[in-house]
Amino acid sequence: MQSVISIEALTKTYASGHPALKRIDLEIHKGEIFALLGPNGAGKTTLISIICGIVNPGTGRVQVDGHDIIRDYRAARSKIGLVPQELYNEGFESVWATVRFSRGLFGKAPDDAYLEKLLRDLSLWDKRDARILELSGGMKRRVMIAKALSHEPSILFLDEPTAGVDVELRRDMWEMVRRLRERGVTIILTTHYIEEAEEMADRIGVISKGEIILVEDKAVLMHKLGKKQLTLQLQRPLAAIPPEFADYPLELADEGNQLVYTFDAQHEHTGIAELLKRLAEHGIDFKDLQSSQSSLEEIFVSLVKGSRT
Ligand SMILES: Nc1ncnc2c1ncn2[C@@H]1O[C@H](COP(=O)(O)OP(=O)(O)OP(=O)(O)O)[C@@H](O)[C@H]1O
Repeated sequence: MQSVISIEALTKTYASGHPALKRIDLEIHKGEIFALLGPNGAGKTTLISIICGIVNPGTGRVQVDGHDIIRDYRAARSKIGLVPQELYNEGFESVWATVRFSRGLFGKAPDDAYLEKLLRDLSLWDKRDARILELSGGMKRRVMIAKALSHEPSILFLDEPTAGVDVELRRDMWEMVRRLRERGVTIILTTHYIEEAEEMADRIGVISKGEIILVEDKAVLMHKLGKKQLTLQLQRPLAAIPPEFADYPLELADEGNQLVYTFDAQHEHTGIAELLKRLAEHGIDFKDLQSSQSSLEEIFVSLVKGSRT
């Protein structure tokens, strides 16, 4: 797998003495959607800001498409588009002028055909002459994306792209991110919405207290750490788990009306057939059953909790 961003032994301590990044080693693959998850203050924005050249690194090395972010700053930066967490735009300018100016900042020759396509893709073409301050919050966010893409970067950072946006815009943004990936753009997004990572990401990295505690293919992660649960709706409620079943990972829920069996989804032998047989032998009947897989959210919470202890 070809790396497009390579981070080696990166640290960052702010002037306040706070060690925001302790030691980060991370490779981002070309063309992937990588989701960086972590609780507030974990270091996500610091990491992105260093890669994008906004915050100085402490020690370590970062390369963007083979360019060192310090020695070869301009080349590294030109590969990157950044949609920051906070919205800031030049309010009095038109959408068109703002996006055109952004492209110029990177020393790129004007290409109105490219910018037109970009604005059309982001449903901004009709608003090209509007002043940014007249736009809705969702439209302003699209302008931020248009600016970030104005110089045709091959890597796009989205720092909490859908914080505070409505469901429709969130879906539109997911769609747009997928289209960009199809065109070969590498996308790194941070998000608090775990369903966003679950929906979008090829790989997931979890950062906690300035350290990457896990990097994994999303599917592998969910398979590896996901627990499955089988819930039986009982015919008659149970007051307690019968002693014969003490060895089983069983719990009662819904005032004894549900029996919940937790098993390892990865394991070949789930033990379900045997459990159901034994329940029947003991006269414990059920009227319905359903199985569920733990969500990325549950996996994430247990990982971050684990790293705290
Ligand atoms: N300029 C700064 N000076 C001092 N400390 C800072 C500065 N910027 C961030 N920090 C601290 O560094 C830590 C990491 O912050 P960072 O913004 O990178 O976290 P984050 O994971 O992006 O959080 P959030 O999800 O809340 O955006 C936090 O403890 C924060 O208070």
